[in-house]
Amino acid sequence: MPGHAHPEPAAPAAPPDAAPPRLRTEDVSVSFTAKGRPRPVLDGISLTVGQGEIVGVVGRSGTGKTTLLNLLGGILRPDTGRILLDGRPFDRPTDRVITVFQDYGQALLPWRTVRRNVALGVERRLGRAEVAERVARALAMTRLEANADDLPWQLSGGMQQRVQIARALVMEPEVLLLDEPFGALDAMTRAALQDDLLKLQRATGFTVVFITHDVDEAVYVADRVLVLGGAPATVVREVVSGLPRDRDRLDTREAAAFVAARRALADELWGERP
Ligand SMILES: Nc1ncnc2c1ncn2[C@@H]1O[C@H](COP(=O)(O)OP(=O)(O)OP(=O)(O)O)[C@@H](O)[C@H]1O
Repeated sequence: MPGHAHPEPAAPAAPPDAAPPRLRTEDVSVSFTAKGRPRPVLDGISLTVGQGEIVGVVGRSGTGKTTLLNLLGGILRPDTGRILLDGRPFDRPTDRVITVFQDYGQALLPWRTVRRNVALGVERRLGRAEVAERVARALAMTRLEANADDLPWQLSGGMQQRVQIARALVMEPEVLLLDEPFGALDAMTRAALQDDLLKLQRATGFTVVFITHDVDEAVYVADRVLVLGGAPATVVREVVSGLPRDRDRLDTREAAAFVAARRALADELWGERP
């Protein structure tokens, strides 16, 4: 039932020719060393992300959301367990899974134009014509054609974040991992970028995992929201929004499915514990 899908039920047996989930973590645990002692952060996390699915991750500050994203991106290796991409174990960065980090302002090279920032990931690997083509496509998808020759400081925060997303799109990834992608933006810019992301997903079919602190954003953008909680953290709850993909901002906020999913997440994050 939308909004009340409690921890992941056992997956139904897949037919033999079914495609594997795009991403899967199997019993993944991570510890960091703090003051000379191991400090477990993630504890036995098993989750799947389907092809073309949009999954949100919420949880209190410091629970391990970024750590989980780094695992999914092959940036961090788990201590135990494994990560699978299309059914194959992987534990190093790949062009198929691209992460957009939080500090977008600083991540752009200030001496490069928007076009050349976007080209960065492919310029040494592809021929000139293909680079130009890919960059043009990424700029069009992020509505940045008119700013192609601007320098980063000439752009607003929302535009800078769109450049970051264009930098990821130019790689033509199958999975986009976003760490609080719109956190630092004003409400209107944020709303516009949420809709951009939904549109982009429809256009490209890529799979998205994003972290947010904003419960409304989680429900509006995601098909399914995972709540990380506990220390060390596990997935303590999973909420399926049940919203249609082609969603409208105003109607959606009043939809029963939206309200129920938001309530379920708020209960989990801020409700009183017995
Ligand atoms: N490289 C590291 N070395 C040591 N400890 C780390 C490292 N990375 C993260 N941690 C610790 O692991 C815990 C989880 O960090 P993480 O950044 O994944 O949390 P988060 O949920 O993303 O937090 P926030 O919402 O504040 O961004 C924190 O206590 C953090 O201090």
